[in-house]
Amino acid sequence: MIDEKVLRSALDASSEGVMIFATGSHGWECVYANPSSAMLFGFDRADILGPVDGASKLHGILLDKSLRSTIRQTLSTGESFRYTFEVGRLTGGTFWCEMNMSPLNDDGGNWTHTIMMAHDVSDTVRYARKIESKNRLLREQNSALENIASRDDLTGLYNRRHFDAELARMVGLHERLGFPLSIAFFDVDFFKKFNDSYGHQAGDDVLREIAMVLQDGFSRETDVVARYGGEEFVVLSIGESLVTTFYQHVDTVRDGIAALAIPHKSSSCASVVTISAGIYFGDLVTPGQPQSVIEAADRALYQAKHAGRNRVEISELVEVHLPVGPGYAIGG
Ligand SMILES: Nc1nc2c(ncn2[C@@H]2O[C@H](COP(=O)(O)OP(=O)(O)OP(=O)(O)O)[C@@H](O)[C@H]2O)c(=O)[nH]1
Repeated sequence: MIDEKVLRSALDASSEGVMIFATGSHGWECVYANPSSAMLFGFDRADILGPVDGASKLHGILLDKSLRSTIRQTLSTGESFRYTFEVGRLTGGTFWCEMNMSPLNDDGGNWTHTIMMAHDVSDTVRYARKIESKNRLLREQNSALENIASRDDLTGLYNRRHFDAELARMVGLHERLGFPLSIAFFDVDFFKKFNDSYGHQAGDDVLREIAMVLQDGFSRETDVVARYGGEEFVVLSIGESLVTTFYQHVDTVRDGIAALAIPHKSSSCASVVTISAGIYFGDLVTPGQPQSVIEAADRALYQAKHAGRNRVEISELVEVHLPVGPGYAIGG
């Protein structure tokens, strides 16, 4: 058996802040506080001993009312309670405290005392926060880099690489949810002649303006607009249920590009810059091959070019159920 004096000396010498409370139905009473706990919380040991009531200095520093009741509840079940919190030191300033409270029962199983151990973990908390803020910065930088890597330098639209990834994702959604895939392939008319007449720089400006019209025309969450390469653009969507509605959207964009009224003196189809488009709408043409819908839209685009340019053609593979009215150009 160790002598009580020896035990008390050990507690007094501990670098851990130790406090003991008598825990009765009348309330808590602080019956022991070691020097480390006094240093930690900034109190005088003599001031602390006694009831933990409104007049006690401990009352102010040890936790708010709701937490006190949680602690009481946990301890009354025989469990320990561990908590890390920022606490104001009585001598000024704050520190992060890791505290562990354990109930002590008598032979009859009555909860008679609570032992509290506490120490300063400010350095650990500060370090963890620093790491977290560094990680946050890294995550932000990564997502900015990802965004740059997915964009086309000239137009700011998604690039081909990102489009291919989006196509795979949309095909997955289409297969799961059953929405039809809508693809429109666009190609500027007589663009080589435009460059030859007005210069490559003017050609770049045209591509930028066209990109803006496309982006404005297809701005839903379910739309992906990309520069496929050179003077080719592509729109992919799963937001439409009718090919005729998708056609109207594409044709409005085509019209919007002509309405920019950018002079094109060497075009053989209009006096301004125009664009042709081919549409595919529905399931994958070849199951398991996302690229098959691109090829179908590309073939429809070829039809649009062949039929005179500045127009939109729907792939011959698409069944159009609504009556084909004026303005609907169906390939085949
Ligand atoms: N200014 C500019 N021109 C580009 C860019 N990418 C591709 N081009 C040009 O786009 C032109 C495309 O020419 P073609 O494929 O012959 O087609 P087109 O002259 O548009 O004729 P059609 O498509 O048959 O109407 C080429 O002259 C390319 O150099 C670009 O980033 N900037």
